[in-house]
Amino acid sequence: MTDPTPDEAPIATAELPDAIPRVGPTPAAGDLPPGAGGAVLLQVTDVVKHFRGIRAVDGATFAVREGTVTSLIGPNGAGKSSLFNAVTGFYPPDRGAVTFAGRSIFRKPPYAVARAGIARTFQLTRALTAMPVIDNMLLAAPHQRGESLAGALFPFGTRAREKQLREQALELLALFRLDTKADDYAGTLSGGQRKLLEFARALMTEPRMVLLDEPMAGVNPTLGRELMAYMQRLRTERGMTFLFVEHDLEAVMANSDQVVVMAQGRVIADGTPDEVRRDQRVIDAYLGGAGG
Ligand SMILES: Nc1ncnc2c1ncn2[C@@H]1O[C@H](COP(=O)(O)OP(=O)(O)OP(=O)(O)O)[C@@H](O)[C@H]1O
Repeated sequence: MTDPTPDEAPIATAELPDAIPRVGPTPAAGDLPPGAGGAVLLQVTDVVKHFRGIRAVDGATFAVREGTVTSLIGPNGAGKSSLFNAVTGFYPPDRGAVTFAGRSIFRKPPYAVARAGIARTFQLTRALTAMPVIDNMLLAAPHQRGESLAGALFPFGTRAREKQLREQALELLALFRLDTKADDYAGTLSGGQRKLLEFARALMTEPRMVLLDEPMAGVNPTLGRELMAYMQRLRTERGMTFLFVEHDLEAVMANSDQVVVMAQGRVIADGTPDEVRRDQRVIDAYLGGAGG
């Protein structure tokens, strides 16, 4: 499935705002920050997910190490989105184990997974179209104190927090070149810009790990490359960990430290882009499957 509205207005060259320090050119995949690639952050073990007789995920096992970019690929219907949804609590898995930073998030609801430090985007963007862009961002922020008892009792603290969140939102929108659209309704954004908004919104929670579901789908190639560049910078400069589902194999191979390949609900290969590219099981899965 793809984003239905391709973006026609690419943003200009990727410049990071002052808030994110520059550390030179966009790093290449495999160029890991110090200490990265050491500890396993996300461990998925033997996860099974059925849908009325369909074994969408059939005993999937893989690990993602902190500070890396890992992609999840496979032919249509391989079970990638189902696995994403199982990990993030949107479709509770039937069996298996999922740990994040050493703690179980197995069958935890989406809010608990988010609180644990995982943010995600969706294949089809979920911007609230009848709401300004900036409000879409603020809604994603954790601990909306203004709605709490503490917020009612200590309005000054709430106002300070709201100001801080607003600044953070505007800074992120600037990173994605959406700051000039902050007061526009999200419904006026192009499909590609909504994709950027979704990415920016995911970052409002200051996640340790971000799961991106087909970030390149429906965006023009320039914007797609910039999305990948943002991802690499956030990994290198903020130590974030990424897992993304993607059909654009060129983007996958150029941007991943590790590639996990699924077919028919199972992980059939797992390795560096070079290892996976040469793997006969992967070649067979793509030739035998519907494509990708
Ligand atoms: N909500 C659902 N209800 C019933 N069946 C589902 C549901 N979601 C997925 N499936 C089925 O599970 C299988 C795996 O689908 P899934 O969307 O996870 O694959 P995918 O690898 O993400 O595919 P694509 O690349 O085409 O998006 C398919 O047979 C699909 O029809």
